[in-house]
Amino acid sequence: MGTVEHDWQEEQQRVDRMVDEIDKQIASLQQHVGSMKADIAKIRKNFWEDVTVNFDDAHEAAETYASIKQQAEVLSERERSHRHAENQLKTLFRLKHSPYFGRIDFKENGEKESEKIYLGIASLLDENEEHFLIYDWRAPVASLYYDYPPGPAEYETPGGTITGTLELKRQYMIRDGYIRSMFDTGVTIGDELLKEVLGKHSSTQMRNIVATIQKEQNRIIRNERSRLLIVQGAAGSGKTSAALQRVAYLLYRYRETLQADQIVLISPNPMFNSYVSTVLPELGEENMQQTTFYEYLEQRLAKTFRLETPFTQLEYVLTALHEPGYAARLEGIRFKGSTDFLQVMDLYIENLGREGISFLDVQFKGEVLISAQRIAEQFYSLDASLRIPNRVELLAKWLLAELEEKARLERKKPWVEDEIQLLDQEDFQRVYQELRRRKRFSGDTFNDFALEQKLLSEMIVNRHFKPLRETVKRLRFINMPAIYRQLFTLPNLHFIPHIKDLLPAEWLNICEQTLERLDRSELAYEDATPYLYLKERIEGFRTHTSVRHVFIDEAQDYSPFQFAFLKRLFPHSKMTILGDLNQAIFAHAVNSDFEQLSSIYGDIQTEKIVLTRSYRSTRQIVEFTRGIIEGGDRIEPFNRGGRYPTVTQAADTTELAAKIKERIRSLQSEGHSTIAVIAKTASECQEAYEALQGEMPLRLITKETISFEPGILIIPSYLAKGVEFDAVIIYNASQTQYGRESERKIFYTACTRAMHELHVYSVGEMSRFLRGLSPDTYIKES
Ligand SMILES: Nc1ncnc2c1ncn2[C@@H]1O[C@H](COP(=O)(O)OP(=O)(O)OP(=O)(O)O)[C@@H](O)[C@H]1O
Repeated sequence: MGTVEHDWQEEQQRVDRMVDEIDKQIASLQQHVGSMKADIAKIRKNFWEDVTVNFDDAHEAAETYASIKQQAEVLSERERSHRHAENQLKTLFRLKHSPYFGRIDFKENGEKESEKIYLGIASLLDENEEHFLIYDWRAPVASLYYDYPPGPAEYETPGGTITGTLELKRQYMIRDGYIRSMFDTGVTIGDELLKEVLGKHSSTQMRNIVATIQKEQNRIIRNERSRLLIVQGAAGSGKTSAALQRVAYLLYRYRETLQADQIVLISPNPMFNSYVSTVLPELGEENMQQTTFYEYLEQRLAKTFRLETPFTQLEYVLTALHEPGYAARLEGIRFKGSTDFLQVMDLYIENLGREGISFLDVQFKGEVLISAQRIAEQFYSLDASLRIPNRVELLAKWLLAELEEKARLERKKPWVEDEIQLLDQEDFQRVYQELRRRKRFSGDTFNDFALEQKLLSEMIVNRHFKPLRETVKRLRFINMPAIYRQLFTLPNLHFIPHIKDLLPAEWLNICEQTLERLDRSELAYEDATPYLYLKERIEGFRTHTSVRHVFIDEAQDYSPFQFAFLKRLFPHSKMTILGDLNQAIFAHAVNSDFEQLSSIYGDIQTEKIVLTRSYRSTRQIVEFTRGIIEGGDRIEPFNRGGRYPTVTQAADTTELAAKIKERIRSLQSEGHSTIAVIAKTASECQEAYEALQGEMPLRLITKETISFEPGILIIPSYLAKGVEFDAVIIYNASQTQYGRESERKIFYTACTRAMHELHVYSVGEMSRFLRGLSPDTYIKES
């Protein structure tokens, strides 16, 4: 046993002292927060009494403005301090519950005595603010805890490397101020604390892992050198966890300069967003921005098209095998995600600089004011050495001037006269005021009337022209769908050298399918990124320059084209890309390895970390699931024991439902709170939902679901990505459902969602992926 009972009492006494100290600090901070609150209320109440308001002349007005501004600044400064203090309070309450999770005794070379360093989710200073009673897990010295067993050790500080000896490494589990368990590592075999943490039931929210971060994960969390950090990690190896702790680390390390909203996490689906959303607040940090790539595309394109979701695309890929045109669509999905297509588009865009940009007529009252042809002539008369977006900007200016001219001519038309008659009193009043303001009354009734008419017609035409000006400012005179469409109507794209080498065999069919969809104002998911890329290259890229770090989780689901796009979108950002090639479920996915991603920033700025240890599932489950994929023997299970997975064959769907229901009942009686029945597609989920309904409450998860609760969930394989459940039941792992090579990874992804139990069922013949497994990795049940 590596526990240290004799030290236990002493350690508990220290915890007690900490709790007392924290209590003291809480009391004093609460008092401070209270008085700050009162202060703020007072400032708000007396706001207008404390500013001098006088608008008599320009000077006084400026004084008034300055005085209001000053008062507002005082108020917002107090509010900021108040928020800060409230956050500190929350952290103190968390510390009180569990002041620390680790201790290291470190003797720095050259020092006589070793220092005891206690690590928690935040720092705690003593009353005089001189000594650290607890160090934040992100402090430089804390690295020792994660990186070394007892013995020689070193850590980096901004001032250089500190070397010494780690004399003790102790782990604690403290809850409600009491030490529940305590281990010295280096003495114990295996990581007891980690076993304890991983043995718990799943919750519908991800947990922070700061107490048990592993060395390899620490390399990801504290990585500061690389522009691009690529993490290839087995299912359950802690990629997402490491990513979130990394966000917390960066926010701490760069707290003077980095805000949470300068970090973006791009996640696989909206449900995943809510799954991870509590980790950072638990660590006392604000959440980063979270989005899905689809959400971004939708926000940019949904006004122009009905946009296909990635999940609808995937459903098609998985179910439409026998539909006509399937092979071409699949080839299209792959090609449109490739760098070859990016190259085709770049050459196409280059050519657009010389010819081929389509414009729309600027129309007014059913008549063409400025024809598309004139606009095109004007565009192509501009200096061809200018980039397209710069020329577009000049073109828009020209169009606005043209519109001004057209508006002048329009004022004299009879319809304007007619509309003047219909104006209401308010409009006349406004014109009258305007005349007064301009002091233009001449006293000559005839002239005054003429002037008034002029202003009124100006007003009317202006109103009617406003939407036209808006159209121009928003560059809606560019016929973007037609420009994209054209790419699929140029049979040989003659201006592209070696085009034959780039285009796939199915190109003509791909063209036909693409055009057919575009003509219905629909955009397939595989077309969305290329379309947006084209739009950006013509109108000017809308980049997010303030973002400093982008995290892309489940990165294997993005195409090389999408990566190139993301790089442009966040030009000043470092990227952390986390994925598992064995879980690549999309037809366009990066297929061979992440190596080609290095080309995004070049080898020198890229670092790759491989995680092979899997923490989520029991040893038995990992030994089973790793047999499903090629090279799975490289995945090491964390040594946490459990039951063997089971494989059960049913004669028909009625028997299948009966067996699964029975299994669910027994899992529930064993206390598993989140049980997922995973089916391949949404339609199979619907079938499972209907078959299993009756005795137990079921939750059907669809792509619209934004969060999930504990219970029995029926979920399609692709929506289960990234999340985990106590027990997983694979609804129907038959040869028909999972028989094709392309279904191997989706099957693996589904099985690896299980933490404690995995039960696989099939109607009729089992999938060949199961037949290939070693029989001693599961129990066959009847
Ligand atoms: N160092 C650790 N300490 C405690 N728990 C850990 C650690 N690393 C990972 N885990 C746990 O393992 C599980 C899997 O982690 P996570 O979801 O981050 O893995 P992943 O690599 O993103 O998985 P996947 O690719 O399958 O989605 C989670 O429950 C997480 O809390």
